[in-house]
Amino acid sequence: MSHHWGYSSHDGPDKWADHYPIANGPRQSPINIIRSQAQFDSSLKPLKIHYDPSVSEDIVNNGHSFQVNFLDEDDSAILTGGPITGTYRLKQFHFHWGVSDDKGSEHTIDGIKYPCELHLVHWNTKYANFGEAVDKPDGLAVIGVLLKIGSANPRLQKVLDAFDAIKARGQQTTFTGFDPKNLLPASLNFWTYEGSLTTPPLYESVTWIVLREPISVSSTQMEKFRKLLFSSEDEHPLCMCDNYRPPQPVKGRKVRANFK
Ligand SMILES: O[B-]1(O)OCc2ccccc21
Ligand SMILES: [Zn+2]
Repeated sequence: MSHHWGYSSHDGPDKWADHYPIANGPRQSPINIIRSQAQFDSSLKPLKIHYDPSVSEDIVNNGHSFQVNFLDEDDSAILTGGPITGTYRLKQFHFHWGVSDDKGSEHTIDGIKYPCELHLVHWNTKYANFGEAVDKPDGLAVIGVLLKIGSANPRLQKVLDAFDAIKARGQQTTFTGFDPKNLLPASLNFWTYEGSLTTPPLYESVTWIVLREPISVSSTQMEKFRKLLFSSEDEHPLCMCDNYRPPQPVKGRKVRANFK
């Protein structure tokens, strides 16, 4: 049965290996990306992101983050190109963030932590569905987008406006017609490496595609993320923040870049 896990001292990242030994595996995520060590690979194709028409369905507080789920019954929202072969379908996106603006991202760049990180999760359509793909070495492709403090990002507003309806664990609400393409930065330059889920069960099934260009978020907008709760309505309220795993050992992996 799946064991309860979280981000506090008693059930957080340092304890995950107790029930998920792959936590100490050879291709764990996130990692610190050292820009000077990333290898330019001219064979990497441009990333092709087709999210039309948007088939977002609902937004859920799952007790670890909040996530926007997509209908993935057809190829309406797909990722191709970049480091991947074949077609990967968008399943959901979610975020990780800190209790303060000085931390919160999972990937770090030259040791720099960002206040927040967006994950757009896609599964390989060579498998029947997300559940079949999630534990295969080529099962998932996740686009990571870093958020940095700056002017308020109007494209996040629809997501922020839904927070009142999903404050506590287990709450969800309809969230249709949202086009996640609007959350992407202008440049699709990326780093890529082979890694894992950053949450239990930590399957080593993710081709990571971390975009070089961050998108903006204001401190005020970040304060809204921090009003969400890890806890359910009938429990003592626990602020949903610091829901990020720190960088893991690279263990000889190469990080490639599609830019010089
Ligand atoms: O661990 B993550 O947050 O990052 C990649 C991923 C994929 C699917 C679920 C959760 C995650
Ligand atoms: Zn994530």
